[in-house]
Amino acid sequence: MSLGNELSTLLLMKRGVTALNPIYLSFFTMTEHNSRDLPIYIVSCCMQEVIPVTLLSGTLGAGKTTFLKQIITCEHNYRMGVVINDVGEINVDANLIERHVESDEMIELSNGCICCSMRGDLEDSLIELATTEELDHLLIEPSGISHPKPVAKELIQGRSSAYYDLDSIITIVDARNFYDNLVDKKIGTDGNSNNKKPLPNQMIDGIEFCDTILINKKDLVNQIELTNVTETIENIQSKAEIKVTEFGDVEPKEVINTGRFDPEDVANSPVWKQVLHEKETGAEDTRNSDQGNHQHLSDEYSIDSFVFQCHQPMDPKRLATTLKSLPDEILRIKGRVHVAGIKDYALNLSVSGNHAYLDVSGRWIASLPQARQNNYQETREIEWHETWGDRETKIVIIGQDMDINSFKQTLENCVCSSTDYEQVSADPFPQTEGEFINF
Ligand SMILES: Nc1nc2c(ncn2[C@@H]2O[C@H](COP(=O)(O)OP(=O)(O)OP(=O)(O)O)[C@@H](O)[C@H]2O)c(=O)[nH]1
Repeated sequence: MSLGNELSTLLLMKRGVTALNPIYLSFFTMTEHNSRDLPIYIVSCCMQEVIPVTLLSGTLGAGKTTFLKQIITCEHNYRMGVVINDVGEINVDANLIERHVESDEMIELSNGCICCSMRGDLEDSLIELATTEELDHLLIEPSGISHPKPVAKELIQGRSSAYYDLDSIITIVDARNFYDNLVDKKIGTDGNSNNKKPLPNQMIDGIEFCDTILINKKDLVNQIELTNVTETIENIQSKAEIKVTEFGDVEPKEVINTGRFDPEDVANSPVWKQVLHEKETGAEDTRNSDQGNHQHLSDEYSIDSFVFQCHQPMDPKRLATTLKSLPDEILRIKGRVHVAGIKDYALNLSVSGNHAYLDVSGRWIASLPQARQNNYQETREIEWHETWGDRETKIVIIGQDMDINSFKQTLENCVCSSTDYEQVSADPFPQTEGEFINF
């Protein structure tokens, strides 16, 4: 038998073709030698399917997490993995999703953007997921201020690209926000004196850089506005499949495993031209090469974030007044609040655009019978305050050119002192009949 000692491994990286996963290759040297005294190698390899990936994109609060939750809770036969990135130090989106997926199938990447400072973490996490879990599909939700381009690039040509196949890039558009910023004000009104990119540019970048667009929040625009939004988007991106949604309601089969991502097709979009050019020439995208900080955000959009945290309850009236009159620089707030008068329930707070929502997130552990509290404390690591237990306000505030100290002070002013806490009525938000408080 003569096999020779040269082994060639062919890695087929095309869509739908099984890839020979390099780390699964194992070589055994046999004791038997052929006539030319060359060792005979037997290659044993595990064939591993590449995992199709849906990459989400969309500005802050557009509805990415809502869509993700909708997709993973729908009936389907896929074993879904999820990667969720949040720019804040607490991953609010991951907290909302974690109840719906196996913990091994979800990776949270917090306190940075996977397109820049956390690119290495993204790469490691993608490889770990692919090699430890048998996934049928992966959904990636970058933070609302990430550029999807570097993430796509990682999937196309990065270290993890051997395991994955970019199936589709879905951009979610907040119809209300888009209309107010780009239709009503007309595209191109970006006259800004300090060389910072106006935020609407981020919306356009996202629309150009995708194959599927979900025009979400259709309930917040009228039919004429929706038509205007759709036509404007078609003028920016003529190739993408466009769907109109409310709370991300779309059939999984319309958006998952569509194989819509096609580099040839998207080559005509200006942003994609850039990616392909970089791929062909090997030119580095210096804008995103900064691994250590958020320079791309501060340079382009001046976006910053901070976490506000306190155990003492918030005064509902002062909180409501603050939420109704937020400074324009505040783009997004999300997290849990502890409100005086609602001592048993944590509320989810979500602010995007001109809309603030508060809905019941679940019971505080401190409100449960002692035996259940003990059970929770034995099985989880819970930060426990001697007076308030786990009751706590923990919110992420994201803004553009915001005065962090001043807004921190505004929030501090909403916190109850121990005396006014006692005076808050048992029904602090009388209008909370339904699930949402929409200011
Ligand atoms: N009225 C309305 N609200 C929506 C719709 N979709 C989502 N929302 C609300 O909009 C807010 C933001 O939604 P998310 O899904 O958290 O948005 P996101 O894009 O994940 O936000 P970031 O992660 O901060 O970028 C939440 O309060 C949602 O409940 C919709 O179709 N209509």
